[in-house]
Amino acid sequence: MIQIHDLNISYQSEEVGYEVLKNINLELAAGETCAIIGPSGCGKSTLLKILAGIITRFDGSVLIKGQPVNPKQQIIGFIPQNYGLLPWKNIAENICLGIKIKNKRQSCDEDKLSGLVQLLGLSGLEKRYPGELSGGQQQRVALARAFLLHPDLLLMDEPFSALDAMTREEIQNVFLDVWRKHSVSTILVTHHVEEAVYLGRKIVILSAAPGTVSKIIDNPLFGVEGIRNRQDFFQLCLELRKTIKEDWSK
Ligand SMILES: Nc1ncnc2c1ncn2[C@@H]1O[C@H](COP(=O)(O)OP(=O)(O)OP(=O)(O)O)[C@@H](O)[C@H]1O
Repeated sequence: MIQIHDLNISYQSEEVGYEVLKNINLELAAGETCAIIGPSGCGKSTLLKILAGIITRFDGSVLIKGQPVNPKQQIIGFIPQNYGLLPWKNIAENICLGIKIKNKRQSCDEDKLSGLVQLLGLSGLEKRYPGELSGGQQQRVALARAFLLHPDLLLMDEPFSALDAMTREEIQNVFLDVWRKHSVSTILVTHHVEEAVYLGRKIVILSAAPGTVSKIIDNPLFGVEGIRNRQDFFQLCLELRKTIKEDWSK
């Protein structure tokens, strides 16, 4: 369970302070997915960094499983926009990196590693380096690393934005397949309405800066088989687009 109550944060730049997130209240049940949509600069990445424990100075409370965010106590998987792979480590080493850091030099569970490699379609690529993979393959490696950790919370910052439309859909399906098996609480930031409707059990619309929660939608279409090609999917995307347009033009 993730609980965010009365979260406020300001940045200070050249002695001028400005609010970035204002009065954010949000709850996410264990194993739920939540998609966050908001205009550029409204504080989405800042929110993820707070949840990841990277930013620690803010007002309000942010709890993971009832405890304040603390990466030493909770397992938090964070996939940044550039996937965060180390170019000098091969794919198997990159996937195991998170678990090795977490468990302080313990080796990786080979069975779990090969299970995830297979599930994510990375078989045969283990010895290659990130620079030798396509964007979609690198994205899968980042997902494998995050899922191997069995995180209490998985955070993804515009995870599929660099992929072409077809690869994006394929990786979204791969994500859902792995998520179904591991049911990890996940928060993802996206600029794509379709992605939010496809991947978010909950959809949160943030206003322009300073970001406030404009709307939280309990997505009735999340997880429905073959939903991408159904009329009600297009309809919900259309409605969401209209809401966002009205909200962001305020
Ligand atoms: N370390 C920092 N110091 C000062 N200001 C910052 C810092 N990081 C981000 N900002 C500012 O805070 C605001 C929110 O940034 P953030 O990256 O969280 O937005 P975002 O919604 O993720 O944007 P985008 O969609 O463009 O990635 C922006 O105005 C940004 O310039």
